[in-house]
Amino acid sequence: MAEPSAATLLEVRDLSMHFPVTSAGVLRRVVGQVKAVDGVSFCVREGETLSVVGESGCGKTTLGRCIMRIYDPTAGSIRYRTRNEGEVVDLTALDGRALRPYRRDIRMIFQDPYASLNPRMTVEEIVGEPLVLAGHPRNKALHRRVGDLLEQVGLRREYMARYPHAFSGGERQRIGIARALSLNPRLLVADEAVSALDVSVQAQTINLLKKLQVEYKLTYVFIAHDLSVVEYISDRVAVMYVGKLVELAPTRALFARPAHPYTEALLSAVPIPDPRLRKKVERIRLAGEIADPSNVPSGCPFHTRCAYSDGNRCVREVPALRTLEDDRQVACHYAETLELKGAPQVAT
Ligand SMILES: Nc1ncnc2c1ncn2[C@@H]1O[C@H](COP(=O)(O)OP(=O)(O)OP(=O)(O)O)[C@@H](O)[C@H]1O
Repeated sequence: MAEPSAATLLEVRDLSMHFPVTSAGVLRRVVGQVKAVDGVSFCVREGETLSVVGESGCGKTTLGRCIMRIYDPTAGSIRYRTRNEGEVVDLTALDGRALRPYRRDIRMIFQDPYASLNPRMTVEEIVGEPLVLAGHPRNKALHRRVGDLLEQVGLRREYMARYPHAFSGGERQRIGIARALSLNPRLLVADEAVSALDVSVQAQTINLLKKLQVEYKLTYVFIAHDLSVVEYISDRVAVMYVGKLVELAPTRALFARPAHPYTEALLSAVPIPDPRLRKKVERIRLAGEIADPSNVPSGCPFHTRCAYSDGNRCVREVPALRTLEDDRQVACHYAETLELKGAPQVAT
């Protein structure tokens, strides 16, 4: 097996996370599985923002939680290139103490800035906690470090003594970001990190994340459903459908010309608020509901909703994820022959 290249910080290989479905009643028997993530493979390159998109329930959060090792994946590996030159570890093979150094390197920013901060702790305790847990003494140096972190996320150091309730949603998210930065991480997994914020606050937070990415040489896995945000922030975009990766491509290429019919349908729904600015692009309405991850369709999981399904091979054969010329991977039997439309563009 080839080693991940020098530019690869994290390599996810054939990753699956299947949750058991149990029967009701006292004798809970396992009667099925929810295939929340199913055989997903991709690389995260150092310094990039890789976004993960897809409809609700397609497995984005589960994937993020597997990378964080909040979940123990059912199968597959997550290979991480450590700070030691050339060393690659499989995070899925590590536990407890052995995993600790990498927990510092890979941190998470959570969706809900209201629920993710302990209301009984001061900002100083919240931001300093990861350092204290890592063995940093509670001293003046810690106090200074927390103050510096707050300033780096655009908050005043005097705010340290306050409690979370004294802050707005955007400020709370900044406190969460300061906390995530406290251990000098290399990779941040941001799960819907700006979804709960007002549009103007979203923009400020995204710009902050971009600034911090440059300053700290950070790599982001950005889980999101808002494609306008994704287009703005990402270098590459991974599209998931019922637990599977169906397309991964550089952002501009993906938005201009999707290769998977599901990506085309997702992009056609990108809203452009002013109808006069919209070029006429047909909105593709997806027929039916997203497939059920506890009962994934045969063949291509998207065939039940796909306007291009041939009703034969697409129903029988699971398409492999193939690499195309333009640094793109796609899982569709007919990716090369379909003439798909990109996202609606603003008329000029
Ligand atoms: N702990 C769990 N036990 C059982 N099923 C789960 C668990 N966590 C997630 N699932 C199921 O796995 C599937 C994927 O869920 P996940 O939350 O990863 O999707 P998502 O794409 O992040 O959705 P959303 O955008 O709504 O957050 C869903 O069908 C969900 O119900």
